[in-house]
Amino acid sequence: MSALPYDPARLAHCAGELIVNIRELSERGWTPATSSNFSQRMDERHVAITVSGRDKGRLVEDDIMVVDLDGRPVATDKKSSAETLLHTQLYKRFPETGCVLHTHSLVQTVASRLYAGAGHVHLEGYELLKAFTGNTTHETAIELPVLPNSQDMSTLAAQVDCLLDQQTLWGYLIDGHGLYAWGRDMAEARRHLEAFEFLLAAELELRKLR
Ligand SMILES: CSC[C@@H](O)[C@@H](O)C(=O)COP(=O)(O)O
Ligand SMILES: [Zn+2]
Repeated sequence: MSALPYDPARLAHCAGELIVNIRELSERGWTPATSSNFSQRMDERHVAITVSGRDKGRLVEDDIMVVDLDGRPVATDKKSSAETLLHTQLYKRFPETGCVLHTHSLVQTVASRLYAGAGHVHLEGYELLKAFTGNTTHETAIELPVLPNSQDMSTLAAQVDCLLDQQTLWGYLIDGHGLYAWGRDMAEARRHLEAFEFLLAAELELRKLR
């Protein structure tokens, strides 16, 4: 019987899925300079999350740790992501959320700067809007929020909660920083992440032509 408050086999499973998928995202150049962080829900009370400061393209199982839903490390003295609260707030708020992905792609970072003033990126008329769960047509529009960057995660988390009180979200940008996207599992979270990346790139291209 394990002395741990969670199933180590479940941690190993989550770590394996996270590492494989993060490596793929890193190979696209979306996790430069140890940036980005990733997590998966393990059970009702625990989350597997990347250890802070690691090269996300070269993770090993030891680089995935456990936190509780308040973001506190569990049975470890490792330091979780600096942005842990931005992950755990989603798991606490949405019992169905199983995976949270945060990346720093060039497209996400440039778009966050360009649209910070507006406070959102307006995405309308794209077929790929159907990639966001619940959307069934291109004849719709979504507003991807852009939050001011901060090193105070409680401030950022409070702003995210305020946004979530007002609308359905599948992700948000942080100015000069990157993108958060989530879903019920890794596949859905990646679909949302990749859709935002593509749609932001499309908006940047169209902006050049205007
Ligand atoms: C190395 S700069 C990027 C960090 O400040 C942060 O934004 C980030 O995404 C990674 O932080 P981490 O603590 O490694 O999870
Ligand atoms: Zn970041």
